[in-house]
Amino acid sequence: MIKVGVLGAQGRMGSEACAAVRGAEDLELVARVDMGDDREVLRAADVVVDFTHPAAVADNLRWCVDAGLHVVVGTSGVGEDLLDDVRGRLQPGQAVLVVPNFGIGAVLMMRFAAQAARFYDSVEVVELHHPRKADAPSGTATRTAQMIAAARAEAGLGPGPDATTHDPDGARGATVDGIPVHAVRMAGLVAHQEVLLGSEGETLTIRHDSLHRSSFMPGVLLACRKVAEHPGLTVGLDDLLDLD
Ligand SMILES: NC(=O)C1=CN([C@@H]2O[C@H](COP(=O)(O)OP(=O)(O)OC[C@H]3O[C@@H](n4cnc5c(N)ncnc54)[C@H](OP(=O)(O)O)[C@@H]3O)[C@@H](O)[C@H]2O)C=CC1
Ligand SMILES: O=C(O)C1=N[C@H](C(=O)O)C[C@H](O)C1
Repeated sequence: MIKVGVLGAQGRMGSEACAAVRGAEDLELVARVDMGDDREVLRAADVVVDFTHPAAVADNLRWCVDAGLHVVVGTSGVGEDLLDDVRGRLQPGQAVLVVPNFGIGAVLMMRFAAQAARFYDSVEVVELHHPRKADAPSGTATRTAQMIAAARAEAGLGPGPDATTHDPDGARGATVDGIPVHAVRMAGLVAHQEVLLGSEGETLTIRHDSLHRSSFMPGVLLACRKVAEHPGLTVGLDDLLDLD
């Protein structure tokens, strides 16, 4: 049995994750921690899963790493500085897995987008989420833009053509690693993303939709089961899915 603790256990994702862990025969839910609770109970776990808040994840992650626990981070907003800090704190054999999106389709969407990015002049990312989401752009959109930018840099490609010189209201959106990213927040949505690619005479749209948070649970359970087999710091679910 792998013992699992969940941070943010009463939240939308945390509660779904607790139910999924409880329903898995090889996993045991040993700790549920929410805002204001004592994190000490997490020491009973082999693996801690964090679904809290972008403003809380750094402190939680450092605490779990310093406690010698394996950690699966689902919370968005984990930047390069935090990743570097965590690398420096890890003990031999300890594993931290930071997963921008646990949905298998979202993992594939990011890979397909990076594959396609070197074949097109223009690439933009549009992420669409429920209106209670705390941060923008989403962790998924940020990761997608980073992967696209890396693929384009490797192919020697620069930014897409864009004649905009006057944009007082920021209608062209944010840029992440030079890739335009647009965020929509709308009642009725859960988690969705489109990657739009274009060249003269054609466009390609790669779209993924999470219609329910259950879509993330196979990935969460896989991460709990496999994280210990991937010591060090890993970003993304790709290595655990044996995609190559
Ligand atoms: N990787 C993935 O596939 C996915 C990632 N996410 C990410 O997961 C995170 C959580 O999303 P969601 O579940 O929708 O958010 P919710 O607001 O529904 O849940 C977050 C929970 O964490 C609690 N919390 C906040 N700070 C702390 C803390 N310091 N210690 C313990 N608990 C805390 C909140 O308590 P309170 O309400 O009292 O503040 C709340 O119960 C977001 O960053 C989101 O982007 C979401 C979906 C999929
Ligand atoms: O807050 C959400 O809902 C989601 N957050 C993650 C993100 O920021 O990318 C994953 C998914 O998009 C749902």
